[in-house]
Amino acid sequence: MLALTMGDPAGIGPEIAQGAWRALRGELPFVLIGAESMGRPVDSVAEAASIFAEALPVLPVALPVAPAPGRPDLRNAPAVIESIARAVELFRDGDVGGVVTNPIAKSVLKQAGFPHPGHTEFLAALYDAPGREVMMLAGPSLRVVPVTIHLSLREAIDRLSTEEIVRVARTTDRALRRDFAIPAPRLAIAGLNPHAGEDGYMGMEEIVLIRPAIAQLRAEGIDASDPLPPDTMFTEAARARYDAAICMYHDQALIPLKTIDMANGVNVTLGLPLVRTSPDHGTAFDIAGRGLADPSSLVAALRMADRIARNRSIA
Ligand SMILES: NC(=O)C1=CN([C@@H]2O[C@H](COP(=O)(O)OP(=O)(O)OC[C@H]3O[C@@H](n4cnc5c(N)ncnc54)[C@H](O)[C@@H]3O)[C@@H](O)[C@H]2O)C=CC1
Ligand SMILES: NCC(=O)COP(=O)(O)O
Repeated sequence: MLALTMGDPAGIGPEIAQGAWRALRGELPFVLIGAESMGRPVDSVAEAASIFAEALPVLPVALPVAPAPGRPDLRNAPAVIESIARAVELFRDGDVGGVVTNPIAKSVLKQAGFPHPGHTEFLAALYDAPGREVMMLAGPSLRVVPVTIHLSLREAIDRLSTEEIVRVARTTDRALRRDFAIPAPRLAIAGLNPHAGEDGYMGMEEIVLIRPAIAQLRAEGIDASDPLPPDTMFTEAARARYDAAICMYHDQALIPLKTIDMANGVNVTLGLPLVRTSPDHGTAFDIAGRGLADPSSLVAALRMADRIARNRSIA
């Protein structure tokens, strides 16, 4: 059994939850933590399991304002956050094997006073482990991991460090072994600059920051590549040579992933005890409530959370 959060109730979360239930009703049970109107209300995870074949079970969270598709309301922000916190509580209590989150609108939560840039950082705070979180986006033909996450591009470059590259790559190596059952992971390390710096001619970060990190990783027995030119490391032939790409900033990682695998990409949080996945897309306010939302990425996220939970139980 998995817990699914509602995300922003004005986004596509509620309708893709129904779509995922239709796709998985005979296969993989989950319970939505959301408004009563989003499915059939239940009192417990056990009751959710017993009715899953008939309807999408919902553990209710009270929404102060009825959601209007495409029009997020700040007054619902506390309920959005409560849904995430309750899902984590269910995981901690052993009632569910993993948590899958529907998309939240970061700017809306920020306006409501939420201090975290996204789920990833919030979940680390709930585990009292800020700075241990790592974000992976995993699709059928590519896994990417940004070293810096929700920062402006300027700040991301300023904050890049050898220590962070080592921490993120080390966490990724461990997760590939334990969560993805890959016994000898191969990591591709992206350069930051055009042509991976061209021997310092087009930037020094590869020499000053990235190569020392690679030396440290190799000393630990981790299979890490030299800094790769970012413009050619995502071709089909290049992707066949690694299990995950360690990227230097958010868009360097997410642009190739979403271009190649948008419909089946999954966001996975590494580095925490929690099993957490999410669809790779956002709230899609522009199409919410119009019957256009594709639930495939959420279905992939639910399946991946289940697979990770099983891999951990036999590791
Ligand atoms: N895990 C999370 O909570 C995430 C939240 N977001 C949030 O989502 C909000 C909107 O972000 P955007 O950059 O506009 O990205 P988005 O992914 O919501 O939308 C980008 C485009 O893709 C389309 N799209 C997205 N998911 C779709 C689906 N399942 N089926 C059909 N079309 C789909 C949308 O209609 C839109 O045209 C932002 O507030 C952002 O913070 C974004 C990414 C992840
Ligand atoms: N672009 C990915 C993203 O925003 C997901 O963030 P999170 O809410 O999973 O931390």
